[in-house]
Amino acid sequence: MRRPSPIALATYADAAALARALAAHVAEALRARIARDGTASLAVSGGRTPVRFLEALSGAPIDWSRVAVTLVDERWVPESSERSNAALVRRHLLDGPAAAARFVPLYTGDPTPEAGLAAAEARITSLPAPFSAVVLGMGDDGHTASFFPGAEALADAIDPAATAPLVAVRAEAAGEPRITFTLPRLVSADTLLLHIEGMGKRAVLERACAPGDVAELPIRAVLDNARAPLDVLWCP
Ligand SMILES: O=C(O)[C@H](O)[C@@H](O)[C@H](O)[C@H](O)COP(=O)(O)O
Repeated sequence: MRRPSPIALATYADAAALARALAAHVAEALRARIARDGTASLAVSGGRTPVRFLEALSGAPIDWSRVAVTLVDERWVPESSERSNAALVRRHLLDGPAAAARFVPLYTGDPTPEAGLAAAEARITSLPAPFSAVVLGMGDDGHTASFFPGAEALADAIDPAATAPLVAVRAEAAGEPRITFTLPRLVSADTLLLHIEGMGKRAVLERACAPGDVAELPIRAVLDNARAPLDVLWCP
């Protein structure tokens, strides 16, 4: 059953203000978890939108040596590729104070994500679970993480009962093959946030908030399975 509104939307004047607010939310979640458990974990998205946020977060006063950072999903390319989400994180987050964090990349160097899956799964067992904070993005086609409409493995990736932490994904819209955390690993985070910018994505999210086929707009899987209305940070 859908909640009356599956989102809680916070609107910011511009991308810079949004990035600062998002960084503050995430920093708070990491500090709270460190205070409780001594360690914390963060999964961030790739793509173009997160750059300002990652840079704002990189200077946050946190004991970064206690934080493990990974990606919500990764394109199956080496870090030398412009398409690498790991390269994005190294460049924009793991710089300054945040360089003390332990980064756990998902790309293993194997020829395909299917071949690298077991090694990637072995790596991520070292991450404090559940994630302290997960920051999702969303594409204009309603995908989030690598939950692409039409992806071969979409049903496995968005299965609320999935026990596998990671799935290899192939979809036409994805470009290269990818690897993604499965839905339960993402929605179980202490703090779950969606970062979107622009009128186009806002309109897609509004469509997704109306009931409909999850496979058409896979962000619906998150809206339907988040423990509380999904916190969305948006600017025009
Ligand atoms: O690797 C990726 O592409 C992502 O993790 C993906 O899910 C992303 O968040 C959206 O595609 C939005 O991407 P943009 O910010 O580039 O629009």
